[in-house]
Amino acid sequence: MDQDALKKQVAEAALRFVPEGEYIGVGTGSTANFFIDGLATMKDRIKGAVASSEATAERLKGHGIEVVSLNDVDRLPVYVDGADEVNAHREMIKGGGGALTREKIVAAVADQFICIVDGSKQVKRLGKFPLPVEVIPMARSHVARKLVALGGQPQYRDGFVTDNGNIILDVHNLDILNPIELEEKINNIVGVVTNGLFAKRPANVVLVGENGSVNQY
Ligand SMILES: O=C(CO)[C@H](O)[C@H](O)COP(=O)(O)O
Repeated sequence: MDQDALKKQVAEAALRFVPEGEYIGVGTGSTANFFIDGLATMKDRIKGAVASSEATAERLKGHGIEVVSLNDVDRLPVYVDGADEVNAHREMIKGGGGALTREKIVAAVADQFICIVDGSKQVKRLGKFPLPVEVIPMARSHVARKLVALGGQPQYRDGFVTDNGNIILDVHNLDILNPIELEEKINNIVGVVTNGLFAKRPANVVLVGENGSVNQY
């Protein structure tokens, strides 16, 4: 199976977690897009969705699924999203698509985070994928210097503006021994909105699309 087929397979496996008569949180990216397409086949069973990006909101609406603000829901039982890397502790690097801040906010509200990935995203140690950091534009150089002091090599994602009007620094060569500690350290740099480590709030369930099967842990 090619990577897209694996993404579609795992996205469809996540449909069983969709709660009846509730709002559902929906992530961003190509795997999440397959999930949205599947969700469309059962849209009458949910109240609507909370989107983690403008792109996801557009795709949901295109399928006739009502999109509501996170501020308008009392509870969000489930959030389904992809990841760029995930380890055995269900900690992740996210934000390859640049939607990390809204993803982290929706994930923080959700009772359950269902992470959907193809097998290539599974890693022993996080950090081979450059860590995305969303930064207030005027703090770009300051934050970059602090990231260098932490041992990373930040690279400006040229021409990319987040849904929140900010920039992204992709940090290469980080040795991530303690994901929770590093997540906190980077978030404490003035000018950082958030970073793509999801360690303080890991996934509750990881579904992995392998050739012909979906594994869960
Ligand atoms: O964090 C994300 C977007 O900000 C995505 O979940 C992550 O980049 C994975 O994307 P894809 O499913 O396209 O491989």
